[in-house]
Amino acid sequence: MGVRMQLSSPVTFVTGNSKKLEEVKMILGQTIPFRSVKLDLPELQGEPEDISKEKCRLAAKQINGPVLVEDTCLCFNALKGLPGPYVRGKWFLQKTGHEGLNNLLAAYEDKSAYALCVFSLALGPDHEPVTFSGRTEGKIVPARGSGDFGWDPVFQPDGYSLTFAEMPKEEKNKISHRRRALDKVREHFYEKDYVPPV
Ligand SMILES: O=P(O)(O)OP(=O)(O)OP(=O)(O)OC[C@H]1O[C@@H](n2cnc3c(O)ncnc32)[C@H](O)[C@@H]1O
Ligand SMILES: [Mg+2]
Repeated sequence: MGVRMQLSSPVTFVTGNSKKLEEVKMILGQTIPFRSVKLDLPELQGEPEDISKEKCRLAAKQINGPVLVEDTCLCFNALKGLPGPYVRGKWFLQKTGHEGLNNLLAAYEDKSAYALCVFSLALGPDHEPVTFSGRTEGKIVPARGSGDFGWDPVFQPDGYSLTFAEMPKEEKNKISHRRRALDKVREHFYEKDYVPPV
């Protein structure tokens, strides 16, 4: 453990998605103090980690302080990882709907998929972002459960008979891509001694 690094201000989680924010709050609890700002940053393209880092740099410039950003991909194995990062933003899912996501896989036997969550943290505009990824394996099924968060109704994690949308929030948050990525973020904060472990 090095010299204690003082954060210039609380970390700002930048997102335009209120359901994401809700989950991040539930998962982090009181462990990492953060505030949130609703900003719609551009949906960049490329490899998930590069996208996340670039988004983080943009956010750090705008906020001028420590920021955390997150991007989530939904990847179909039969389609070699597509739609992947293209599922981001408001448009893709709005156009395909849950049925469209299933239809994309209609020609394939293999319905397996994974959810990938990438967080990036930058301590300020002059700092290089660090990324943390979490992945949950599952399969794509016809929609079941409440439809209030993205593709949750069509994603059934391996080892479960419920879709993410049918699970109580606490269950999803125990095994989700977001939880796994946030465990690494938390670990990083403890390691760097930004915050003491609770
Ligand atoms: O401002 P940001 O944080 O980018 O929020 P966003 O809504 O644009 O989010 P993404 O760019 O990461 O796009 C991911 C898409 O997948 C959806 N999504 C993200 N996490 C999800 C989860 O855990 N379960 C279901 N859908 C999710 C989300 O609603 C979007 O349609
Ligand atoms: Mg987005």
